[in-house]
Amino acid sequence: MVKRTYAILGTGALGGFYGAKLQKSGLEVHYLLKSDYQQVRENGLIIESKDGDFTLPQVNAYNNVEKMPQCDVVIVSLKTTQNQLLRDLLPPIVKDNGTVLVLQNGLDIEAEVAEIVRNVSIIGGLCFLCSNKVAPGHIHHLDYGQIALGEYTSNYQSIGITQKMREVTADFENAGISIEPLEDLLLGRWKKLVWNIPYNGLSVILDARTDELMADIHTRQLVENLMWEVAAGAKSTGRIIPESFIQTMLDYTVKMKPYRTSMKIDFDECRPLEIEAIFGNPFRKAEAAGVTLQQIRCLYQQLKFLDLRMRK
Ligand SMILES: NC(=O)C1=CN([C@@H]2O[C@H](COP(=O)(O)OP(=O)(O)OC[C@H]3O[C@@H](n4cnc5c(N)ncnc54)[C@H](OP(=O)(O)O)[C@@H]3O)[C@@H](O)[C@H]2O)C=CC1
Ligand SMILES: CC(C)(CO)C(=O)C(=O)O
Repeated sequence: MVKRTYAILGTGALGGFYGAKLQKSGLEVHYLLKSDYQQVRENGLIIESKDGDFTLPQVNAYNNVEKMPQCDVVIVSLKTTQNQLLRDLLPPIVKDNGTVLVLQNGLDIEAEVAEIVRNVSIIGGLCFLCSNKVAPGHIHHLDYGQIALGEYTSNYQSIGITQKMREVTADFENAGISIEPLEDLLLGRWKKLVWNIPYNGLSVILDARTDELMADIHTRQLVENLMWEVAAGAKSTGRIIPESFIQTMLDYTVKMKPYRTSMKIDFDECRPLEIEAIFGNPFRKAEAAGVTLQQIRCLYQQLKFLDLRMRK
């Protein structure tokens, strides 16, 4: 059986973790890095994980896509705030008839990728992962790790489980990563936003962890109202999020270890926030379908203010 080759575009908390797991399972993986390049080229990757720590002393590290080989599957794992770079980064490294696997949070990113590369399959993956980069080349995997993935088609029409999805699923399963194929990527993306929109947004605006947001009756109500508004956004694009799913997300978060969301970590570290992909694209998509997501737009406006002030 021919083994697929993988490229990791952005070797941080998520890309470093999944890339290392794939490499450990025996696949050839090529990593694009920026500030960690020298360290990782010389010393490899350290993965500290709740499922077992491991190190990869030698990895294929690059600081320039032009030096990377073309790969069967390219994993997009930059922050979405860097996606303007994809126009230059993606075309040189994805094989003709290859696959781009977008593992970022947010909505409509696959549509942006489809504008950049032709004759490739684009798959979106929703990652239920709690991972942080704690030092150059050093990833701390705290919890979870499962992925749900679906293939993108023009306008997010649902196309069921494709051959490319089966191939990626097999590689990830073989690497010990739990992965679930989805019939409908757009529904999957909206469902992930049921979590990301309230918790990422409120954690920054209210300076709070998930457990604090759930312990207070007022903020818990705010979270729930926002979840319902995400469901209204999904409905505006023809996707139904069942009431039981919202309850499941609330219960899931109550049971979670107290968690500082990825957006809160970015804010505390003065890094740009993924506001457009997680908040802007959803309310604009709903607005284009004639539905106003008032509370989400309100979060968006506050986050834009905070992001700009932080960067000043
Ligand atoms: N971390 C998690 O647990 C989860 C993350 N996600 C999503 O995954 C995506 C990635 O997040 P995460 O891994 O946490 O982010 P990180 O910031 O940890 O990783 C992004 C990496 O991209 C690198 N990078 C940035 N610009 C370039 C460039 N020009 N060339 C090469 N490398 C570059 C950064 O390097 P440098 O540090 O040098 O800038 C960094 O290591 C986001 O969309 C996030 O929302 C989704 C679910 C869970
Ligand atoms: C849902 C969660 C916590 C893990 O996937 C996440 O996406 C985040 O922190 O941004």
